[in-house]
Amino acid sequence: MNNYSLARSSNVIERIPVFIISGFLGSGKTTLLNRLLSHAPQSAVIINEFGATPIDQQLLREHKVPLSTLVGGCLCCQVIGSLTPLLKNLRMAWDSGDRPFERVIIETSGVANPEPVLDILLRERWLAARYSLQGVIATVSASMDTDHFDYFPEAQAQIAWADTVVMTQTDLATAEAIAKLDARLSVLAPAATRLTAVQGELDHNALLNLPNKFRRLRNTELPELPDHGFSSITLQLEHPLPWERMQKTLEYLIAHYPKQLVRVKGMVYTPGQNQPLLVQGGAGRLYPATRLPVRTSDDGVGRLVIITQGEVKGLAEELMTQLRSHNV
Ligand SMILES: Nc1nc2c(ncn2[C@@H]2O[C@H](COP(=O)(O)OP(=O)(O)OP(=O)(O)O)[C@@H](O)[C@H]2O)c(=O)[nH]1
Repeated sequence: MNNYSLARSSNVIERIPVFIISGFLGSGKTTLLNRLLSHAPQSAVIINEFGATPIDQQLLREHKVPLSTLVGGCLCCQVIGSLTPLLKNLRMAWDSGDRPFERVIIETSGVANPEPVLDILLRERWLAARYSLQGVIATVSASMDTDHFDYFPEAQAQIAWADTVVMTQTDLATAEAIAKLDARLSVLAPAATRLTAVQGELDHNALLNLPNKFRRLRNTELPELPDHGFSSITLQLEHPLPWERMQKTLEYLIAHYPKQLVRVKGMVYTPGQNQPLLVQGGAGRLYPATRLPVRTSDDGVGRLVIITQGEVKGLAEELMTQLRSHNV
């Protein structure tokens, strides 16, 4: 009997905990992940960016964690096929190495519906035997009008699938806006644990050790979300441009196309400075740009990723025309 139990227990495969961080474009996923990795560096990270040019990894580059990037589409549709092989490779590295990480954290793109990712983790037998879905976290910006839930079904789905909702950017929001969002979240995710983070700071132990919740698998009779109506383009800036010009142009476009221009991010160069500037905008505002340290792999070409609801070309052309104009 004893031998039998021993033999059984030696066949038990240790499962690696997986956390998913979702949340709408610009809602603070990477900022949260960045802080989380300072507290929990033994993590392998997968980031998915809707735009074709990876920008988020610039923020995470100080962390020496295994980092994989899936770009140029959304993890819930265009690049979903890459997830299983990626997780299989990570698992094989984990098995053959000396347990090189303790968990996997997946940051989905800001327009992803997390459900297909959950579906893979829970239904794919090989993965389900080797990974355990530990937490589905969604960030939601308090500075964004709650209207965005009505415009973007993806934003609702992210909240609905989350077992922990982290309200971010509360320092940029009025008490009234926070109360309005709170009320909306009570309807969208009544059972979810609620946390608040400013610049990604919160009780990270609490976030990683929340009790595992019961999960429903997909009810295949439910209608799928409609195709994303988002487009993205990467603009290359071959020559350095004065920051003042870029700032005015971006502020102008963000203010004039609040519903259409949903996200701007990039790494750009300014005259006389080797250190690139990390540019971030969305939710109707341009965030303060920050200088990044110089890296040998930097090629001196600025790249701005813009994500629009609907067609992107017209707005990209307007942006380039204004950047080239010396009147701004
Ligand atoms: N003031 C303030 N800014 C924040 C906070 N959290 C994030 N930000 C800023 O918001 C901008 C967007 O944050 P990210 O973490 O890149 O958002 P994201 O959800 O990863 O963005 P995508 O991956 O493009 O969807 C950045 O400029 C952050 O510095 C916060 O709590 N307060």
